[in-house]
Amino acid sequence: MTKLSVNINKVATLRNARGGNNPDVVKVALDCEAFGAEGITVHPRPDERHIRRSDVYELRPLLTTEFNIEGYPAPEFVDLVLKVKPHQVTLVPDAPDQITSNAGWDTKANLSFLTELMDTFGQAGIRTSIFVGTDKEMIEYAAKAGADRVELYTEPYATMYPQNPEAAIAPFIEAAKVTRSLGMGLNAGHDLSLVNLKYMHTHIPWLDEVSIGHALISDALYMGLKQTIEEYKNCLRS
Ligand SMILES: CC(=O)[C@@H](O)[C@H](O)COP(=O)(O)O
Ligand SMILES: NCC(=O)COP(=O)(O)O
Repeated sequence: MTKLSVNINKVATLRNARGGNNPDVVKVALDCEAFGAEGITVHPRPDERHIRRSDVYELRPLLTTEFNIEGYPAPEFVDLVLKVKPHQVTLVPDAPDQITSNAGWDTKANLSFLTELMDTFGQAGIRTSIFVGTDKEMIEYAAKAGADRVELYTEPYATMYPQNPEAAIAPFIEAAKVTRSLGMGLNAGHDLSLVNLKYMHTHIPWLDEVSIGHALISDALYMGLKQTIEEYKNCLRS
């Protein structure tokens, strides 16, 4: 079964626009769970432009599904994750001022850095995932670093899908096979949507988890959160 983890960054973006607590990020997260989400993802950034460190602390004891924290492993991020102890940490190679994630790790060049982090989080009992592109060598070095899972960066798939779905999915199927052969779990995320999710799941049904934020929260403006989550989950049924 592929779990749907809802990324609630965009809910925090909306809240922060007015400085109050509307929409209430914690309530939305709990409602996502009540509507069937199997996990909640947050990606705190150093400027706290959406999810704040305080949100992460507040969410932890209240969530009943899987909590996934994504981000660049700067010392403050590592400290936050070790204090909060989510079920999963996903390391993303983002610069502090980056608008959004736009690439996976160079796991070969960062092998010792990542290996140390895998050890640190592993010893704390936190499952580890490394955000990577589809390059075979990058996935192999994620395994060498000791990652439990990789998260495939799916923006290139989402961009190419409308023109040529077969070409778009091909490198992801190969990457998913490599990941499986190395004994790692498999996550995917970035720009997944109701347009492209079902096709990906049909071709890679052994995906463990997808984390989806931007498109899902946008769809919820039209359909409401409950129906939107149901529709995303329908894409993940065999
Ligand atoms: C790693 C990844 O693809 C997502 O976490 C994405 O970067 C969301 O971050 P933003 O919501 O800040 O765009
Ligand atoms: N890991 C990807 C994620 O959490 C959400 O990315 P997006 O759906 O907001 O592009």
